[in-house]
Amino acid sequence: MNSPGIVLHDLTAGYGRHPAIHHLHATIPCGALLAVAGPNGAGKSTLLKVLAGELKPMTGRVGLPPEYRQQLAYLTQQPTWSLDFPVDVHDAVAMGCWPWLGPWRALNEAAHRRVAEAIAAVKLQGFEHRPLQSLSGGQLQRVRFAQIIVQDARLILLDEPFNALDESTEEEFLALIRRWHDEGRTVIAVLHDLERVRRYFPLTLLLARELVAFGPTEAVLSAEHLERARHHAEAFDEHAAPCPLPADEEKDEVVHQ
Ligand SMILES: Nc1ncnc2c1ncn2[C@@H]1O[C@H](COP(=O)(O)OP(=O)(O)OP(=O)(O)O)[C@@H](O)[C@H]1O
Repeated sequence: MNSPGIVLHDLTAGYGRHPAIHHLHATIPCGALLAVAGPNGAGKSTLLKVLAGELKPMTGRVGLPPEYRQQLAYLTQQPTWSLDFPVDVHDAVAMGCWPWLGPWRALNEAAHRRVAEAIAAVKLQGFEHRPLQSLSGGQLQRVRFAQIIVQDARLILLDEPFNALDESTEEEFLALIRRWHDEGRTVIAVLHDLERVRRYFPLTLLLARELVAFGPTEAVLSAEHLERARHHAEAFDEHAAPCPLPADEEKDEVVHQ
């Protein structure tokens, strides 16, 4: 049977007892190229954390095709490595092999080839032995993209991937994202630049804590929906009393289909 895709069913998630996203319903088809848009604080990163399995739903559930749980690459908004840790470009990119090779394992020939190809794809040849501390913000972002390439995942989650990138580098990475899409991977990216979203992303999910709209980008990014998203974000009360949580047995989590 074909997988229905990634199913968000009545998904509520947040921090402590404060939901950041409320009661989301959507089915994201496998192979989708989806932008997640919305104002600051709308819950976009929170949604990606739940999809990546880093944050558990408070209620509701996420249904992921089983192969996605093992083959998931996640570019967080901020790098998760410490720049105090002495690692060079080659070794940082090679960490992208860990999901399929195992952590700290010696690279086999295929892994060496993949790392070299990824470094070439992000135009960091010659930088292999440079320590990460010595790189610019844009070069560091290239290293993070190379890690994603090496992972060769079916589901790719990108949280504001164009941070610190100039326009031509952004175009390069948009072309890479398009290639991932052409290869049948599912790509979900949090983006703020709505013109980029209109040009490159066929599907959009517009969030403002609640789901404002989900579907073909042109229809989702209508003036009416954008106004509604802005209004919801402005109306949100950060100091509202926490939501009562249901009894533990009523909670759902990320589940495999
Ligand atoms: N670790 C955390 N602990 C407590 N609250 C958090 C945490 N992370 C996020 N939040 C809160 O959850 C809400 C949603 O945050 P989130 O980062 O998901 O929004 P966003 O749409 O990605 O925002 P932005 O566009 O500004 O990056 C915000 O009110 C934020 O302050």
